[in-house]
Amino acid sequence: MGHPIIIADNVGVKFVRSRRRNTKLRDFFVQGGKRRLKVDEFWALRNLSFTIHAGEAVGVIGRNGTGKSTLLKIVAGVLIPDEGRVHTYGRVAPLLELSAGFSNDLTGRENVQLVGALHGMSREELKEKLPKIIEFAGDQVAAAIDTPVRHYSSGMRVRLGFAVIAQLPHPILLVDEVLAVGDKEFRNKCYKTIEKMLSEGRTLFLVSHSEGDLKRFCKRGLYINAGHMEVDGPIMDALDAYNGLVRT
Ligand SMILES: Nc1ncnc2c1ncn2[C@@H]1O[C@H](COP(=O)(O)OP(=O)(O)OP(=O)(O)O)[C@@H](O)[C@H]1O
Repeated sequence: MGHPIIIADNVGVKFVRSRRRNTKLRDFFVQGGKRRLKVDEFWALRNLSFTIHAGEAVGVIGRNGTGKSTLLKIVAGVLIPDEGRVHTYGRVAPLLELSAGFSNDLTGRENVQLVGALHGMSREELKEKLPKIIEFAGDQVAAAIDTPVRHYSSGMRVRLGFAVIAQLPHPILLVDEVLAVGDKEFRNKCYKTIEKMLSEGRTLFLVSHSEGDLKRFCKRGLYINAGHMEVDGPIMDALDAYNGLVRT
């Protein structure tokens, strides 16, 4: 087994959910039409501890809103936990929320340059890799490469995001529900790329609702339920726990 590459130590993340009260018409008039906000905090994740070793492919499973994306954001360093810590030993290539962190107002080309530079690519490297990135993303993206990404479909965003991330040499790859968005031909390209990355000894952290994708890549699974880790073990055990929950 490789060396520890991601260590989560008792991680907790608290969010504040601002919700408008169930306003009854009577209250509305009593309050003079003022909307009352009730602020409540909740733990999106709590008491999460695990160690991932270099070269492992780990699937994260759970129902909607259970904390999977939040966990990946913490590993990516875009969210700081309220409790505990996450240590990563190596750079992280994140593909979260259907993009590589694109800005809507920038064009596809500008985003590639920005994201590439943020992840340590030099100008020369970017110049050399840009045609490969555009080719990987496909014809539709190539035709819109100088259009702001706000006009891209979610599939186009994912294609370009994956194309950039695929060019990074980083040892840790975070993929959040991305494979589900692309079409079959693009998914196959992504599968090949992920397989190649794993064969190079890189580490994959994959959030997916697709059992097929999880079983294809991951030997290990983390099953998260309501912010708590219920299973950290073989992928089939994590999937069984998830399916058991869904069936009841
Ligand atoms: N910035 C935020 N502010 C407040 N609440 C948030 C924020 N981000 C996420 N949440 C809440 O935290 C919980 C966990 O969200 P998260 O996106 O991690 O779930 P998920 O398991 O990835 O869900 P899905 O399968 O739908 O993608 C949800 O209740 C969500 O509404």
